[in-house]
Amino acid sequence: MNIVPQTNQRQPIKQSILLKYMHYFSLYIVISVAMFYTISAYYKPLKHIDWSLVSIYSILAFMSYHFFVINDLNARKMNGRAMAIGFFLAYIGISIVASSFVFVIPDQRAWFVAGLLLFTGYLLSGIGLLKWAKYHKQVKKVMLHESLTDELTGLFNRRAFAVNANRELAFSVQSESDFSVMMIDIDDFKLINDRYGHTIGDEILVQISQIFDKYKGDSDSLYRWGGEEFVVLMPVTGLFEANKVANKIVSKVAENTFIADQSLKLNLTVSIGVAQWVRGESIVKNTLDRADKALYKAKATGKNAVVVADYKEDSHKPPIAEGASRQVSINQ
Ligand SMILES: Nc1nc2c(ncn2[C@@H]2O[C@H](COP(=O)(O)OP(=O)(O)OP(=O)(O)O)[C@@H](O)[C@H]2O)c(=O)[nH]1
Repeated sequence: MNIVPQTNQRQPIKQSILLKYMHYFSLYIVISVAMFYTISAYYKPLKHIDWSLVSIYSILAFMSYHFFVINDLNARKMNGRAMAIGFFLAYIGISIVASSFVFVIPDQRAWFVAGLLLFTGYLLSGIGLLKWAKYHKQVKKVMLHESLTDELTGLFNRRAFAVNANRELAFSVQSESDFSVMMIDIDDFKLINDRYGHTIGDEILVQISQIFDKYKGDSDSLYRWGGEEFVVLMPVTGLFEANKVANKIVSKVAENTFIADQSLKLNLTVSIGVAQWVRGESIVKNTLDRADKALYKAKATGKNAVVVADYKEDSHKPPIAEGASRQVSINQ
């Protein structure tokens, strides 16, 4: 058994964040002390200091500084420092307000300067907030895209299938049109991996998925079902049309020469099972299962072929859908 030595990679990351926090905290102490001494050099302390007000505003100032730290640490990720600068200015502004409860500052100068700083600070924070919302939206979009696509081929994955299948079906039911599914499997793909290696196999998977994508119908959606198996959802498509598309894909793959690793030429074939959805059945449990059985037939009868599932043959339920009468069995 290959035992990989455990390395503790989290420790340095934690340490570096702690170090950064220490730097920010030291800066906070330096600025606060410097402000206190500068103000105390110019103004006398009040006779009666309201420490509760001083405490409240000092806490508010510290909170603003804390938000500055958080935003400054994330500034690069968010592609902007506006929010961080905004909170920093607010921290200075609130600190000045706190000082006005300790020192005699004439002409409401402290309030004016503090107000100006707070106004500018919150304006900048507002701009930063908009940027942050935009960044967040982008991140969510990327995450959603990544969670719904297959890393290798870039096609939709099974999760996307679960999301799309019922929506597509609902549309077909609403528009009283047919709905078919196609299950594609590459023939003897194991041989490619065994003979030429997994990397070549991967290259082939990418190239072949491009052929499927090119020759599927415009309204169809293509999914990598797993390994060398693919599924196509075909809304507004009856068996006749689905069979035509499937045969086109089979012949286009067969006549294509795949070039892997720049010069290795390979020829491949695929087998396809096609089934039409019938009212009342579940796409995954029934329609796809019938397509899978049809695919199995295509494999068992020599591969490089399309087999269309006959509803009556594979199910005990009577067909209700309008298009059911057009369903045919093609045994090759
Ligand atoms: N390179 C590569 N190979 C994969 C991937 N996923 C599955 N496979 C391979 O696909 C092959 C599937 O083999 P089988 O299920 O025996 O099917 P087959 O050789 O195509 O045989 P038939 O289906 O009967 O035509 C296995 O060798 C898997 O390792 C992948 O992402 N990349």
